[in-house]
Amino acid sequence: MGEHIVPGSGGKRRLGVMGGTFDPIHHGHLVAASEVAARFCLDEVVFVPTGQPWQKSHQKVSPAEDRYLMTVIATASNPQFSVSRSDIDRGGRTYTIDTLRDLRAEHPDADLFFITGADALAQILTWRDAEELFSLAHFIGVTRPGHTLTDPGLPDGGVSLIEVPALAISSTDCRARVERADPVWYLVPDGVVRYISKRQLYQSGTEGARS
Ligand SMILES: Nc1ncnc2c1ncn2[C@@H]1O[C@H](COP(=O)(O)OP(=O)(O)OP(=O)(O)O)[C@@H](O)[C@H]1O
Ligand SMILES: O=C(O)c1ccc[n+]([C@@H]2O[C@H](COP(=O)([O-])O)[C@@H](O)[C@H]2O)c1
Repeated sequence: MGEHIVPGSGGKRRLGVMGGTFDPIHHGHLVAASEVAARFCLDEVVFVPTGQPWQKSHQKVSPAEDRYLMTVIATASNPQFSVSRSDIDRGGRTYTIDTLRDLRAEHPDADLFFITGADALAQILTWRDAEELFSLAHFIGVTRPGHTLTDPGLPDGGVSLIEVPALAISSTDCRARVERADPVWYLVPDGVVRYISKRQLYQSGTEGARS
């Protein structure tokens, strides 16, 4: 872990893909994307908020438009970051295989690098069409406090594991803090704190907004 591995063909555009439910987006997501962008010489990182995250169907998830707008607010100041509506606009359950096919069609000349935290990487073999995912993108697993980063048995050369600055932040904890009226300042970007307040997300008694 921690080597400067830079896979991909010379001269091609290098596009990072950071998929997530982002309910809400927090500094753990942003630091992971920034660190991978620097280490893998990425030209851009596209954040892709999920439409319907099927492996979170047991929990309530905020409306896609709120999660999309928070992601736009959080990434707006970084010229290397952008946000895709691909998973939201496709409709139905979100599968990364579809995300990567859409991004490939949109950026036929780019090499794709899909960024996942240690917890998500551990589940990757349960994802739809898992064996095909690795032909569409190189996977980059990043460290996350409380989780062990290991290769869950992916094809040779399909994944790189890297250490990123440790931020013990989760969306679950941010939601619980808002519900308890505890602060989320400095866990999420300032604009996201204000958006949560404006839309009264995560507050007790407003759970009807989540489906
Ligand atoms: N603090 C963090 N450090 C590194 N990676 C992270 C961190 N938080 C989330 N990630 C990664 O970002 C991606 C999107 O995560 P997601 O939007 O589900 O956030 P989350 O904090 O895990 O949310 P929740 O607590 O609701 O499950 C996943 O690959 C996840 O592993
Ligand atoms: O493709 C799948 O079957 C699949 C199953 C679970 C999660 N994912 C993707 O993993 C990323 C992180 O998801 P989540 O649920 O932890 O926010 C996001 O891009 C999801 O679309 C993908």
